[in-house]
Amino acid sequence: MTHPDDAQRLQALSELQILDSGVEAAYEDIVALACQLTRAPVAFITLADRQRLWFKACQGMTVAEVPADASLCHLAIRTPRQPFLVEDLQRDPRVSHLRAAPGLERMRAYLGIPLLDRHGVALGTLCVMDDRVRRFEAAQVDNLQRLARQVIILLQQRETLRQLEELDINFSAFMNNGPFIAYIKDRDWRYRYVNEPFLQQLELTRDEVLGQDDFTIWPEAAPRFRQVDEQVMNELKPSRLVERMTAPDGRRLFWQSYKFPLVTRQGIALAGLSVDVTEHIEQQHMLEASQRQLLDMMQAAEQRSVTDALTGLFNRRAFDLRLAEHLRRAEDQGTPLSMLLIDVDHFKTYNDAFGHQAGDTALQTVSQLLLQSCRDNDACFRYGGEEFAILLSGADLTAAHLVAERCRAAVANHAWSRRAVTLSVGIATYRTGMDAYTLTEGADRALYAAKNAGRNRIAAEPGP
Ligand SMILES: Nc1nc2c(ncn2[C@@H]2O[C@H](COP(=O)(O)OP(=O)(O)OP(=O)(O)O)[C@@H](O)[C@H]2O)c(=O)[nH]1
Repeated sequence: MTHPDDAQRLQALSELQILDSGVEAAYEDIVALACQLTRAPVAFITLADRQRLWFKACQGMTVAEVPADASLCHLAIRTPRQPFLVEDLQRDPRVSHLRAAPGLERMRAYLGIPLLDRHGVALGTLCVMDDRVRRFEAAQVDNLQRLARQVIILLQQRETLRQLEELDINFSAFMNNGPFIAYIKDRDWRYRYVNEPFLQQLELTRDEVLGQDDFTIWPEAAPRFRQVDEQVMNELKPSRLVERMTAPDGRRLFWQSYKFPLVTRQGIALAGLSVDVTEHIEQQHMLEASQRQLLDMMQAAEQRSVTDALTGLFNRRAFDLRLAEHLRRAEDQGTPLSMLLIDVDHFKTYNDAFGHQAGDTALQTVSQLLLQSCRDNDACFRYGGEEFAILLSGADLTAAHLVAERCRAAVANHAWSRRAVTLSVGIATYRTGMDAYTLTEGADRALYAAKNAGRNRIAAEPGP
């Protein structure tokens, strides 16, 4: 018949892993003492398994196990808080239903002390038996109870040891199979613990690492590691950082590390966990590089979209944008603004005489001369084929005249190798209410006037 305690007892026995375990001197000593203290010829430490009584230690005779329905101990553990005492096994009605235990048929008296675990569950007994009918004195019962407490302590130690072993197995499995390296360093920065991935990463054995410091293990990265380690130990605060190092095969590695002070029996140590984030960092670097490339390309495209390919000056699109900007400023802030429209004189004949390519070169030279004749914040544009424009922010008519004259003279006085080149320049100066069209039209009219007046000269709109 099952009892409510059976499941707990069987579970506890299974966790202890004691059934069918080998002979252990400590248990043997206890049964030997039990015989002496009770003057009984036979003593056992028994454990009550489901179908059998198993004997952990025997004195006086050796029995491996007996069936549960022949087991006095299975009865004894039903009253776990008190000794189970039978003076005459053949006459006691409490045991008359039991089968004779094989090997123990001659036994006539029994004294069993239930062995309780820390939850109060009886697992078995420390018992003595005698082959004659007898009483047990109170002192003998007392002594057997004291010995039983020693058995219980041994069982508890066994349980603690099992738990520690299990913890150790779990800890090792966790530390050695995770995707991280882990280590503990002492106050002299020497490695006291490292996990398997750490060793695999370094291609070193545990003996080669333990007791060494970073200057032996990672000479290249050691100064950087040491700096962070010292900070953690001085401030006793954790640190999270990305560390860089070189693998034994020369690969550059990045580790996301978490370092923290750890209280150990030997004092405060430094513990660290690191995860390999090389792939992630490399992807990030690649992403940043392509973002920079993209930005450069966009800036270059933006630059191209406002630059004239032949002369390198701003193009007509840029002229329209900049003019709108300057006009806004002139209108909002009253800043003076002048525009020069410049046309190369008789350029058709230059092309006709020397060819289109020579004409291109001449246009490039004109561009450089115009640029040299302006200040940095004056903007020079190729307005059309052989036409140029200059926007002079802050320049009134007089100032614009000076610039126009510098441009004209620079080109006229240049040492042209094939033929002299001259410019005609039209100036228009902003007056309140003018828009881009009227200002440009004014400059164009002035340019036309300069052409009509004989070229290589300057005219302004409105005229004098
Ligand atoms: N080589 C070269 N020639 C160009 C370029 N753009 C325009 N031209 C030439 O510039 C000449 C302009 O001629 P026209 O508009 O008749 O005027 P012009 O001969 O300069 O005479 P005026 O302007 O009246 O002094 C044409 O022959 C165009 O082919 C260019 O990019 N390269």
